[in-house]
Amino acid sequence: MTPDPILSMRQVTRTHGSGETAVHALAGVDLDVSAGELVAVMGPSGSGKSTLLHLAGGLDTPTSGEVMIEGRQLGGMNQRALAALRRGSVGYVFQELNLIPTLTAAENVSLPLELAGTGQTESREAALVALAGVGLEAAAGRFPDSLSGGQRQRIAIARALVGPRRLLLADEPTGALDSRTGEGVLRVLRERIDAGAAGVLVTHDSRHAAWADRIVFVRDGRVVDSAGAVTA
Ligand SMILES: Nc1ncnc2c1ncn2[C@@H]1O[C@H](COP(=O)(O)OP(=O)(O)OP(=O)(O)O)[C@@H](O)[C@H]1O
Repeated sequence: MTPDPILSMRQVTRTHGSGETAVHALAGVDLDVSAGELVAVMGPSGSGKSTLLHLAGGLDTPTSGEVMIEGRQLGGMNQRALAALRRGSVGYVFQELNLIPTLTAAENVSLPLELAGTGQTESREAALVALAGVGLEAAAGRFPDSLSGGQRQRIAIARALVGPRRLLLADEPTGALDSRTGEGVLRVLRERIDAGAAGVLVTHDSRHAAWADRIVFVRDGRVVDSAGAVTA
């Protein structure tokens, strides 16, 4: 029996503009991702990969179709309920890091948990565990500006993975990292998924896609092919 998907997208479209100038960024995508499963999304520039990820995480609203996270349909939710669901269930690793410069590494990582109502001590402990997971425990008390680009990237990853979130969405998460550190980040992501989360990883790099259980190929806003991961 297939387990219930953590992420479910049904005939999802996203159109920008209207009439002759309309851009169909996504044109009827179906995608299910279950607990324990990492799906890599590959495709040419402009094919709709980032759009797919934003819609999957409730950061953008589909023009038509349905997105469900842990069985809850995003379409009917008000902004407040949607924000609460995002904070509790979804971890994002995007190219824009959005670290808060006036907070230390540990405070940046614990913030989503505190916003979701977890106590300060518990949040702080979880943040230290997440930082250790990306090899940055020693930088817990440092501010983002005093760290390298690669270290900041790892803090952003720790923040995305902290706590019990079940859906992890990553857009080229190893962009600023050397290949060894990048591999470490993918390993942390993989471990969280093996422990019961579901993940979607947008990547141009087939070596990274090899960490996935399944690869879907997107072209012109459509899923054109799907394959089991090949070994790098
Ligand atoms: N706000 C917007 N207004 C108009 N068109 C948009 C908007 N956002 C995205 N698009 C268009 O939608 C299409 C898909 O964009 P998207 O960013 O999802 O592609 P991508 O596959 O992630 O590209 P890349 O690999 O370069 O990051 C592109 O044609 C893009 O120009």
